[in-house]
Amino acid sequence: MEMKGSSPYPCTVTIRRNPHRKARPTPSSAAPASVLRTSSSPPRNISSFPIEDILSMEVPEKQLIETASSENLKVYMRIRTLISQREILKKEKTVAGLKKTKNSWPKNPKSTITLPKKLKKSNAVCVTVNDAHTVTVSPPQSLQDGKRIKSEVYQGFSQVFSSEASQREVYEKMVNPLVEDFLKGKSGMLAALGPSGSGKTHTIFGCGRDPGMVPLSLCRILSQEEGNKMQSRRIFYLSMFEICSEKGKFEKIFDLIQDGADLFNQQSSIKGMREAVLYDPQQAESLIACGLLKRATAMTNSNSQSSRSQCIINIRCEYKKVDEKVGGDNSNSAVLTIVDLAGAEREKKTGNQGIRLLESNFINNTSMVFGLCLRALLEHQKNPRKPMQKHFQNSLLTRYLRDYLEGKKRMALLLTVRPGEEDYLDTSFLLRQASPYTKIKFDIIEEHGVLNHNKRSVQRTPSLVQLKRMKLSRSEDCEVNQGSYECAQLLNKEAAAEGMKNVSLTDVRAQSEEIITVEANERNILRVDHVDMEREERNHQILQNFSKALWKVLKEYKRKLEVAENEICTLRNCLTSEETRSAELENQVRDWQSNCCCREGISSEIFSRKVDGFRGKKLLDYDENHSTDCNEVGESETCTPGNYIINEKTKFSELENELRYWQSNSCCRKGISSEVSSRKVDEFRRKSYSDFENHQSTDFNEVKSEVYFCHHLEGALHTRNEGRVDSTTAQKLESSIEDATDIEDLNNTNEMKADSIRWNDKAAAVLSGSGSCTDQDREREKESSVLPECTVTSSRSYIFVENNHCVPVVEDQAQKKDYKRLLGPSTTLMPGDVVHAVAHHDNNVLEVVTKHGSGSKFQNADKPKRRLLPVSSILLKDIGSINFKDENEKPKGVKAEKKGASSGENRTQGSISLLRLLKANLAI
Ligand SMILES: Nc1ncnc2c1ncn2[C@@H]1O[C@H](COP(=O)(O)OP(=O)(O)OP(=O)(O)O)[C@@H](O)[C@H]1O
Repeated sequence: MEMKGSSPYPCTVTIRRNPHRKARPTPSSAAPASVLRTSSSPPRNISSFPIEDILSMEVPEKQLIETASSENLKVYMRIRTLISQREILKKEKTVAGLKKTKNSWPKNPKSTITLPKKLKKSNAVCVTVNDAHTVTVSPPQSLQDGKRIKSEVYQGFSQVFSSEASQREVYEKMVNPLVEDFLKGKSGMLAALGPSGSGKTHTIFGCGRDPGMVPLSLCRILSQEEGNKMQSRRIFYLSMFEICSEKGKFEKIFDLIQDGADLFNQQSSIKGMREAVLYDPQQAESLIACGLLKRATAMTNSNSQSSRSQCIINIRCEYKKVDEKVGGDNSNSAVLTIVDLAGAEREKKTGNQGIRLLESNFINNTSMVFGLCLRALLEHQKNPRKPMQKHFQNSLLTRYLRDYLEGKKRMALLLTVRPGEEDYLDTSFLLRQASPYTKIKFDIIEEHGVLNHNKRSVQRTPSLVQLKRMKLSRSEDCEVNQGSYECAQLLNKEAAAEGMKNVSLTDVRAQSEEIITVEANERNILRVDHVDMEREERNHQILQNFSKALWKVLKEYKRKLEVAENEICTLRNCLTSEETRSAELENQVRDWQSNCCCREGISSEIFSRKVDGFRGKKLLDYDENHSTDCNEVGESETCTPGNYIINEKTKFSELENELRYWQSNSCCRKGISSEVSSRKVDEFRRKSYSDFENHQSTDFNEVKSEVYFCHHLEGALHTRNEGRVDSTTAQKLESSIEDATDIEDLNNTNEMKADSIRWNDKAAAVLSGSGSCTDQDREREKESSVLPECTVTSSRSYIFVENNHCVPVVEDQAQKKDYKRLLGPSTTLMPGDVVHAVAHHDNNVLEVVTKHGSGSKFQNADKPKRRLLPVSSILLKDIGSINFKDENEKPKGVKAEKKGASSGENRTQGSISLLRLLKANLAI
């Protein structure tokens, strides 16, 4: 059995546990050109994403505006005049005093007055305006030389106002946009911060002749309102309060409208705060003036009238505009907040002591917390993962302004600085701290000031609620009137100081009465509408948020769907290419098969080579197909194990035909009837097929080897017939015969047993070489018939022939019966000897052959071989079913396979069955 160049298990499917991994091409890069070409056009069976419908949906205008309204925090800078009017007056007085005392007699009238060194020095400035958005801060010469401090440039300001800038100019550029937004219903805040005496209060409130941002804003708001009185009903409220420290320990809130009544902070709202209704600019100005008079101030070295508290002014708008076309009400509300912070102070500079020093600590602390809140907001915006630190909890002011400091509402900052050299440290510190705030962005602006503010206003205006629920009492009337009276008195004082015309007390009283009356009427009108407005606004807000979320989800799904469509296109094209490839492979296999079928005239050797080639190619194809990841290829015919098995079956049937062909040749030569031969072959095929189907991996090598073996045996017989047998061939043949005989002996089928014996006899005759096999012998064989054998049981046995059977008879019986004696005691018979006779039809002469029970080769044929493997023995017990499984366990592993291949001694069941067939054919 030669197994050269072929695997011992040709039908074994080799499956790599870890197949070579090929980099799976990405859809975009590895897709063929056709894929790319077709990927743009979506497949017909997938409906296109209704992007047009979605995009055609109307998105609320307000939503778009809000999304686009991402803007930075506006930081303005104002440089106050080097020397204020008061300071000029003070200087003049000082100079005049010096004149009187020191230069009472001027020796030289042309000589200028020499000012003290302190006043001279203050003329030098440390802040230079580069352009509208940039300033340079230069340290004084003394600091430059000693500490090597260099000039710093600060940029990014929304606007830098030089010392020459007027209040009106500042208002137009800084506050007017906020006011306009406020009138449109958007809330906003302006906070002024800077060192003490830098002009915060001056900028925010101004003075009689030079009104500041608050009076100008009120003037703008209320004058604009007068023109639209007929069209809209809108009410403005003013509230003003201050936060100061109580002996440096506690923070307290004082209402500056309501005669400094104590207020209480709750969360981000203030309880008990009163709002005054605004009607015209004069009335508003008088209220502001009254509030300012109540504000806590004190004289320090930096400022003769330094603010000792944080002052907050709220202008709230609540209006209801009647839309006649629609027939419904549209309402809105907003708050404009202006904060005047107390200026940070240096202890050295202010020289504060005692209670002033405690106030100074509180002021500095509040300013620091305010700055920390803005810094936290900036850091949070830079790194959104980082949670925003809650510095706002550390002071009342920041708690109240929480929404602004968390970037939920718009605000603007005003930095005020003093330009003098001696103010370099304060200015530099402020700009270093505040210039980064220009990077703060307002991405999410809450434009719905109605709800939030209304909640707050309801909480913080209990007096307003009281007015809604109670009738106006005489006491309240008096209270308000009393407040108005005091306010008028104060205004009179201020007006006198500023040279303005006096405000008539009666006018103020009348105005106040009118205010209260109108206020009550307006509140009655708005009471019912306010609830509806809140509800509508809330519903609108919910729907808006829902539409936003829906829009985002749709966008996300659209993107995912596009990706999925691309992937589908790519996979589809890959599948097509793989199908083409599999078809090519199939054609190749068909071609090969067609070549292989033309093997009728090919010798068995060539045929065997082809079989090997086929098997090798199939294995190669199979391995190749499996290595290219069958999952990707899809249902490729050459790849599937089912097709492979079918092909193998086809091949097996071809081999079977070949065997039949060979057998028919052999049978014809031997004179065997084709009927018997075909029966044998059919039996073989049936058994082999059952074996094949059971295991799905029939060993083709066995079949091939059987073919080889048969050829070999046939050749040997030919040689024997021609009398050219050598000793080696004889030995090989003998061993083969022995093997075959072993199997036959174990088979209890009588027919097969008889065939075996006949074949053995023939083979024995060949091996003995006692006589040459001539034509006469063959003729004689044809005419003779072999009688069934018999076994000698006793040494005194006689052999008789009865009814064409050899019968061993004991001596006593032989005498009683008239048997035709063949052999008797004259011939030495031993128990266990087997005798069989051949009857010749021509002359009815019996030829007797005895096989001795021991010492002869034929004796071995009677005994079962002991060298059979136990597994084989178990199998052969069930030989009746003839399930030709190779019970010899196939060795595992490469080495074991090689070993199994090299040792051809392990005869398989296929070999046995073939041998049986050969034996039967040859014996007949
Ligand atoms: N731009 C300016 N033009 C003219 N005078 C100014 C200007 N800015 C400030 N002043 C004057 O400077 C003085 C101090 O100003 P102001 O009180 O406004 O400082 P401040 O920053 O509020 O100080 P504090 O924080 O201590 O209250 C005031 O007398 C004011 O009139």
